[in-house]
Amino acid sequence: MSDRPLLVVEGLQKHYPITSGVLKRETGRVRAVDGVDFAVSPGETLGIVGESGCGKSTVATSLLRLEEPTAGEVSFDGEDITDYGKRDLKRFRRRAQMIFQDPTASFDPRMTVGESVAEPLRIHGITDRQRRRNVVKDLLGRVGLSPEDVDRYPHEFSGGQKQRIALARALVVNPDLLVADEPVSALDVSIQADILELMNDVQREFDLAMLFISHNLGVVREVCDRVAVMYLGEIVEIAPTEQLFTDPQHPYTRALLGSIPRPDPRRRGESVTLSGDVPSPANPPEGCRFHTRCPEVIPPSDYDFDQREWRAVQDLRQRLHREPLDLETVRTAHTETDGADAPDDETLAAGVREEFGVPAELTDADAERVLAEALAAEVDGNHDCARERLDEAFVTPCERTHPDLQETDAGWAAACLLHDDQRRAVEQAADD
Ligand SMILES: Nc1ncnc2c1ncn2[C@@H]1O[C@H](COP(=O)(O)OP(=O)(O)OP(=O)(O)O)[C@@H](O)[C@H]1O
Repeated sequence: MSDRPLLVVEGLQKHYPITSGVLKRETGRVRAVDGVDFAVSPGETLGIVGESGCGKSTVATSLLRLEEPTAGEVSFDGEDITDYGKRDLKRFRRRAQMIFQDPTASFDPRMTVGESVAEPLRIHGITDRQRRRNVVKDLLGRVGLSPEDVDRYPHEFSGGQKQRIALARALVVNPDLLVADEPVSALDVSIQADILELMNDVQREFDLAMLFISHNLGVVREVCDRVAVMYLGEIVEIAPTEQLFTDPQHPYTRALLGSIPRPDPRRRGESVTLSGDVPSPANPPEGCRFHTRCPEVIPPSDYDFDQREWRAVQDLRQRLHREPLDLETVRTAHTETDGADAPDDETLAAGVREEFGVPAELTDADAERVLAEALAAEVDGNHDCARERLDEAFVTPCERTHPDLQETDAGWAAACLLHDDQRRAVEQAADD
């Protein structure tokens, strides 16, 4: 593995316009990828992980210019490919190949395996048919198929075999970079390991750099040298694989790792649950995009919050921010369980606390006073007052400041205010 990066991605953005009306006026933007930086060295495998919709595939398609990025620079082997014309782009695409999740969709059912695998050679100007056929036969052997398979059709192969053929087709032009987007997730679990092993082997044999996209952390751990973790269009942590798995620096990485099913029943209870849904990339949260779900979201320094209480209070606050609470549900739940009369305001407020996992009394007396006032206002039908009360008292630094991806004490980069330098900067700004 050389130190000089083969691929350098800086400030990559891909926004999709949201349009409405017959005039297709732009009313917003889906920020699918929103300022992503990373580099991949020759022979290195960089993994990109994150929940569905965080922008992994869009990173791949934009950096290969299969769709045009909104902003950012991509350089490959020292050349800026962002302004490449058609001819240079074709040259670049020969050196940077992609394989996709669904091998079935990537083949023309009317073409033999030999024709499909040889197609990139033909496109790139190798006209001698016999020569193409020999190259293909050799490659089929190297990906664990038989050279005789050259004249068979895609439907005669299983999913795993088709992914081997897709790999052969990607390798046929002798690329330097392979971008693999969920290459095993459509395959039967029993054959995933074989394909991953094959990818590891061909990577070494062909000295390929690889960008390996997956939502499956176990798979990423198997094949990647380093891993970038994405959340809502941004990279929140990037680290050597083993370090990331053993000492994650970002609360989102910790939460993702906590959600890996653990075979050891004694450790099952350790998993971290994330509250709330993933926000829309059309309207990402201010500050740290993860603060609306983060189990480690920073409490305001004026109160002495227990972390779990603080998360629950934030969930309640976010809910009040969107709309008034549906108190009818709390009322019904009360009368159904207790068979009692309509609940009084205090009982209603207690029901709301229960629904959001907020304890009957917060540890910090001042915080408790604020919360009790806000809840009293809400059950009294004074929603704006309740919302404002919570907003003025319970602000987290995480919603005010967008954390940059910067080196942590652990020796790699994470984007979180919990890391000292960023925290100090925020506190300093607040003091000034
Ligand atoms: N052509 C498009 N127009 C509008 N929005 C899009 C388009 N393509 C993707 N998106 C949105 O961009 C965001 C990122 O999508 P992307 O497919 O890159 O995520 P992903 O992490 O690869 O997800 P998955 O693991 O489900 O494939 C999603 O919110 C998606 O809905």
